[in-house]
Amino acid sequence: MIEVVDIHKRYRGRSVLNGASFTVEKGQITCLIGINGAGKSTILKAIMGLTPLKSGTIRIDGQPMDKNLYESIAFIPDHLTMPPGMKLSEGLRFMQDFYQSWNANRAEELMKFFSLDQTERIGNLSKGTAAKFNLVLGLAQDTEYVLMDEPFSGIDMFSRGLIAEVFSSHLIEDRGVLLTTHEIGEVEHLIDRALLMKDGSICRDFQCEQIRSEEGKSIVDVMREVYQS
Ligand SMILES: Nc1ncnc2c1ncn2[C@@H]1O[C@H](COP(=O)(O)OP(=O)(O)OP(=O)(O)O)[C@@H](O)[C@H]1O
Repeated sequence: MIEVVDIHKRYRGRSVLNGASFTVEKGQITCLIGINGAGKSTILKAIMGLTPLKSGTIRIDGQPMDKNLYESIAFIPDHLTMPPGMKLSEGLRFMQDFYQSWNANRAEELMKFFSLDQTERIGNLSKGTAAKFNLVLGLAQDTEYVLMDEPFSGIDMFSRGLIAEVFSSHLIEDRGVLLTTHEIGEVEHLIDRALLMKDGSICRDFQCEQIRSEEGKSIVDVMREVYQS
């Protein structure tokens, strides 16, 4: 389980996270939702130890985050961070050399699934194709947890369908997934749990199926209550 407990973050004296607490469970897809600038990406970076916090605690399976845990948690940022001159094949080799958790068979499967050409250069990829390769780099790691920042951004509707397929396939399996997205409609049926952010903390935390069956509400209905009131 990823436990985020009472985290506070300030950027240049301005409070961005103000006591956010939640958990991410294995075997569930959890979606972190909030308006622009709510602090979603900051939370993902904080879990990865990429941005210092003012206070609060983050534990991965009971352990504080440190570099050894990079083998159990994959972070897929909202853009591809590899050098533009690199070929996709070189990017895959780089990942294989860098991560013990790299699963070359799964990488190959994902490259085929997304119809990616290994001989292309990263700098020549369209935005959507780059996003697919970014997903390959994250999902081909055999990790317990995957964090994804806006995996649907800039992707056409057919490719979104492909990515959504990945979410419900063996490529995700029993992992704990935490994602941020503004495209709730695309993933509503795939998400197990929703966390709604407001004023730097989590104001609603619910199992989507439960709120659907007990209150007849979709995630978007709850979002309207929270953000339009
Ligand atoms: N490095 C930084 N320096 C200063 N302020 C920052 C920095 N990174 C983020 N911020 C600010 O922190 C706030 C939260 O940013 P963050 O990117 O976490 O929001 P978000 O919820 O992911 O937004 P979006 O939905 O637009 O991607 C924003 O006001 C942003 O301007």
